[in-house]
Amino acid sequence: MNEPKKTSLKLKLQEKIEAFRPRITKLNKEFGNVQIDTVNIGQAIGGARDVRCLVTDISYLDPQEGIRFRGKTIPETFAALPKVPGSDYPFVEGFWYFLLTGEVPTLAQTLEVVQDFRARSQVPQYVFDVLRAMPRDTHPMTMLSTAVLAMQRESKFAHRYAEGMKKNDYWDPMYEDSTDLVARLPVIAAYIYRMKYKGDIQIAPNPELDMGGNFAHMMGIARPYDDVARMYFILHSDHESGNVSAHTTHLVASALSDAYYSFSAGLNGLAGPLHGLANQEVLSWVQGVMKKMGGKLPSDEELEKFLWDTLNSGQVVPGYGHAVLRKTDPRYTSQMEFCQKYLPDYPMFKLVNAIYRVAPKVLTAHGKTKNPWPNVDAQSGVIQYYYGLTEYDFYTVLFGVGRALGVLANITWDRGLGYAIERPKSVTTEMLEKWALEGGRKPAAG
Ligand SMILES: CC(=O)SCCNC(=O)CCNC(=O)[C@H](O)C(C)(C)COP(=O)(O)OP(=O)(O)OC[C@H]1O[C@@H](n2cnc3c(N)ncnc32)[C@H](O)[C@@H]1OP(=O)(O)O
Ligand SMILES: O=C([O-])CC(=O)C(=O)O
Repeated sequence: MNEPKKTSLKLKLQEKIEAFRPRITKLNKEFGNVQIDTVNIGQAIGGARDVRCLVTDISYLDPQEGIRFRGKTIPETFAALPKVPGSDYPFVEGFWYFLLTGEVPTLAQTLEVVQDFRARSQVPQYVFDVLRAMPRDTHPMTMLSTAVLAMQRESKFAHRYAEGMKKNDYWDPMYEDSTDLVARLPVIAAYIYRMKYKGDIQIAPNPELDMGGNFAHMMGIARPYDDVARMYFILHSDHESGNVSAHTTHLVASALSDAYYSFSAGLNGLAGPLHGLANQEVLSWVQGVMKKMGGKLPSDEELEKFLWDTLNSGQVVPGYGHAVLRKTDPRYTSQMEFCQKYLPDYPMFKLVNAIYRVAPKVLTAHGKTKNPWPNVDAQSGVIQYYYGLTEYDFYTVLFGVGRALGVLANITWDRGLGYAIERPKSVTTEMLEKWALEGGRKPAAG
């Protein structure tokens, strides 16, 4: 296998990883016994909610404020990164540099990543053949995950591991695989889209364009969809480490499975309706309301009734609630601002705004959810629909392309810092019942 070129991003990443390693070694060796959390029965049964037992420096989610990427809020991130000429949004490639290194790249460093992605973006023909062999009505997330898994034979990490690589070198081929994947995912996603929904008429990539611009081009959607793609991929990239897609990717990679195995698994988690698939569910819900109203916008009272009908039939209101957030998701706000600028009078946007007025009150009165406010998924589909991407079962694929940036940056760092195989301890229900009666687990009790 050819030795890959050392870009300034890769050199910077190497420098950062090497400088960071002693911090992890010191924490582990000298302070490994310092307690940072406790676990109760509710958390063991309830999805480990709020248990602080994962580490990542790529992003952090504050329940009130929302996400920060490498310490920057969403508006700060958009403002700091080099913008694509003639566009309101930054290069996704610069954002990849930023997530990996924690440093805002210069335009020259960004353009080097743009070149690097182009050089890596060739998808092997057998991946398309695999996709073509699947029934056309297969869910596009199944197709995306399958395509990623099929490509595993390309893994440089697996190849180097089989040759007998040293632990300190693991990050290097993990970075290579991750970058290959990020560069190829837009091509695969657009291929799936056009194969499934656009009569299988494919649009060849344009090597002159950046990742967002090229994605819009391959999808066959005119400007400003290129900016929508840039915004969407950046906003959906990362949400610290505990969400299902990030955690799954991290968990699988902790067995030293390569980026293809790990990310394919992460995508399967993203495809669940309580996680990434909620954006598809939101659109389906909104469309259902519009259909029942015969295309007319509902009054707030009518909307309130629709919401109660959903809750009373035992379903969740998609796009609302969150496992960590306790306020409106800033990713929702960011997309709302985009809509206010580009599609203020679009009826579906007005309906989504009306839901924002009514749903928090209804969910609060319903009294179950800890967070009655909207998450990212409540707003994202409207923008896609407006620009002609009406096939909403495809929306989670877009989420997946964006999510790759965060989770693959994470597993590259996981290998750089030598994180261990993840293996929490499980207990039996009988043990929980015994400890419940005893008022807690006695340390010697197993
Ligand atoms: C990108 C993302 O993944 S963002 C999330 C996307 N998912 C959705 O939008 C789906 C709708 N929302 C939900 O189902 C939830 O809010 C989740 C899955 C996001 C978070 O789940 P949790 O952390 O368990 O939420 P929480 O602690 O508030 O749940 C308590 C109760 O409120 C219910 N609840 C939470 N959100 C909602 C909602 N939007 N509509 C109705 N009920 C809800 C839960 O189902 C749970 O009910 P239960 O006690 O009968 O099991
Ligand atoms: O943080 C979570 O659990 C879910 C979420 O919003 C994401 O992964 O983007």
